[in-house]
Amino acid sequence: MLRWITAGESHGPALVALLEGMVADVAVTSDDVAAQLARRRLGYGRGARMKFEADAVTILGGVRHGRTQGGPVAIQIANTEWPKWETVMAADPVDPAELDGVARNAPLTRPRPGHADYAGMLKYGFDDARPVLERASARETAARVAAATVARNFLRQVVGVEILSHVVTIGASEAVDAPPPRPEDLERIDASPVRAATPEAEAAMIAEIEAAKKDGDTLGGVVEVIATGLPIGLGSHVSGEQRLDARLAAALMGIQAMKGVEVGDGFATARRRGSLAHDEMVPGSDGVLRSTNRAGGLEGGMTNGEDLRVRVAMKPISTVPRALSTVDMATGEQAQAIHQRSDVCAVPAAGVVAEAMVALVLAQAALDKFGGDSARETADNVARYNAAVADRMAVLAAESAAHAGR
Ligand SMILES: Cc1cc2nc3c(=O)[nH]c(=O)nc-3n(C[C@H](O)[C@H](O)[C@H](O)COP(=O)(O)O)c2cc1C
Ligand SMILES: C=C(O[C@@H]1CC(C(=O)O)=C[C@@H](OP(=O)(O)O)[C@H]1O)C(=O)O
Repeated sequence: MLRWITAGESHGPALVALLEGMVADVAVTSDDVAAQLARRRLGYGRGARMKFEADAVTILGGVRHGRTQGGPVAIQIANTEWPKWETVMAADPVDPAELDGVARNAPLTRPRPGHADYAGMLKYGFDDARPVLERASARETAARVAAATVARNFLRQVVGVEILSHVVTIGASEAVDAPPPRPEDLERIDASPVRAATPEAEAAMIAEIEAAKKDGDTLGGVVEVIATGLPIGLGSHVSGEQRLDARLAAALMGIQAMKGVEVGDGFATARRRGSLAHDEMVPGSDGVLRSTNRAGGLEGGMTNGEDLRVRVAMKPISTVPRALSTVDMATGEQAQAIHQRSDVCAVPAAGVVAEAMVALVLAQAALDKFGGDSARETADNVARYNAAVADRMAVLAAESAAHAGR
């Protein structure tokens, strides 16, 4: 079973990601990881930290000479700001005199609405929100993206799957009205400052961000992740926990600030009649064909051979520059929430994080189905299965042609 975990705080010395259960001989390098992290760092509306945060990557284990070895892969992303945080975030006890008089070290007692601060302080018994916000911060998504680089490479090299994303809306901008982008469009999408699929959508999103920034406000939005080249039958209908839609939704909702997941046409489907909601099947030269993909490539919790399409809704950034009202947990008085620096909008980055979570879940589902200890063994298993499906499709196509000829 492919498993992953991250450790580390936003302003600690480093984040670490661990990925266990990856087969041997998948090609991956520190540069591959750095390239994915660079995609996550970009985006119109991101705050000051992303301009200087360098995402210094070190692969600590599991990879040798650019190939996975079958053991857990450990990746470290150092915090390039660490010298500034060395005392306040020190792992070992520090002399209280060292903390005195430095603003950064003062306890944070004014929980920020929309953040984990308030519930976390009460649940864990902290008088200071620091330990909560350090771990709740979406800085942690850098570690997920790092681990997912290995999953992406596995999917591409062994299963033939490509993953991409684009931003559908930011704030109240009109949703992109164009066919879903393809893997060959990803370079162009990444070149857009808001990772939009069309120039019209890009202009509308930038205008939204500019207006929010001017008003001292923040924005959320919607991203769409697409995966192509999926074999039929990843996931399973046999239990709720094996349903791929359930696994994808859990992984995507596990990203900081995500408030909704939609598979295929999702909520629009709920408003349609059945005759216009599903993807009818017709016989074709390769077996069964579909003229629509409203289901987003998933039926009965399994991939059905069409492209996977999932959308995620992100709430506006919680640290609003025009500071929100809160209660000081030290005095009980009404106060203004703490605000130092923050993103105005991180939806473009969230798309890259959503790709990462989809990659991890798809790699896990592919390994569940195909097994193997080496890339070669898994690839052979994939090829054998795909050949069996193709044979069955060929028989179906021949039957269909024979019927048509009768
Ligand atoms: C890529 C990314 C960047 C984010 N940047 C910020 C930020 O700069 N400031 C902020 O207040 N929240 C930011 N957030 C959102 C917070 O982490 C999030 O609102 C917080 O964890 C609470 O969300 P929750 O209720 O879903 O847990 C970001 C989220 C993501 C995915
Ligand atoms: C550091 C990242 O995002 C951070 C996520 C974040 C939050 O509260 O979630 C708050 C900000 O951090 P800071 O308070 O240090 O400025 C963002 O910069 C990152 O994405 O790498």
